[in-house]
Amino acid sequence: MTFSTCATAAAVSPSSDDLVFEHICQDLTRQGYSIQPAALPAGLAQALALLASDDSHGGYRQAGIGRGIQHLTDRSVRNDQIRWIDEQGPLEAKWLDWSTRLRGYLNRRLFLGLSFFESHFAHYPPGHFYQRHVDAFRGQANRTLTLVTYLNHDWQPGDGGELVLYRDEQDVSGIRITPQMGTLVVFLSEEFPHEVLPAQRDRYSIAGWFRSAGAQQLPLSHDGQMPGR
Ligand SMILES: O=C(O)CCC(=O)C(=O)O
Ligand SMILES: [Fe+2]
Repeated sequence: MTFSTCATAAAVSPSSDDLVFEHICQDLTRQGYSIQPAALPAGLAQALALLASDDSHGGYRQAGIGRGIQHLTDRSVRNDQIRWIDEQGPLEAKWLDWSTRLRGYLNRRLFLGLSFFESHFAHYPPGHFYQRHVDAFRGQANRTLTLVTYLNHDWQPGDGGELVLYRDEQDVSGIRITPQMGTLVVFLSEEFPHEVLPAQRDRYSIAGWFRSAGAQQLPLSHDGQMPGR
């Protein structure tokens, strides 16, 4: 995908979110992905981290692959657990509001026509992983942009669980990203294969996807999961 333009930042004094959004915009234009350490507002990240690790309502489900009725649960590909985010709680609403502002910014700058956002918490217990995959398949006009944010304090080098982002199908070395609190990773969903290496401790994150106008918005699948996985 190529972008028509990335106009210069507005002359009015930008908020710190706008600075992050602008960096993402520039990185996407240049290379199709962006890695922004400590970029999610700290208060929001801390609060989301508490929410992610609270499973007192038992909302986490085994993640699957594929869409709708083709939805499969194959634990040899991924064995994380996920909980979809809706607007029911005030914190979820804040997260969705933040994603809406990012969407608006990217649409204004890059004319992506992003129209819809879906996201879930993910929990990788020790030993859990997600093998190399792409989030969207060419020509199916489903997911345009992937957004991942991490909710883990003090992630250490031996803790595993890195995201490895490959620049293209041929790349075998990739870029390793530590799932540290507040780090944001954004990339074009069709272009970048990636994987999550086995975590050595509980790893929490939010994975989300922006869809473009005209992309299919499927109903909830039979098992109550949002579509597209
Ligand atoms: O948690 C991550 O680092 C990436 C997760 C992922 O690739 C996915 O859920 O599709
Ligand atoms: Fe993915």
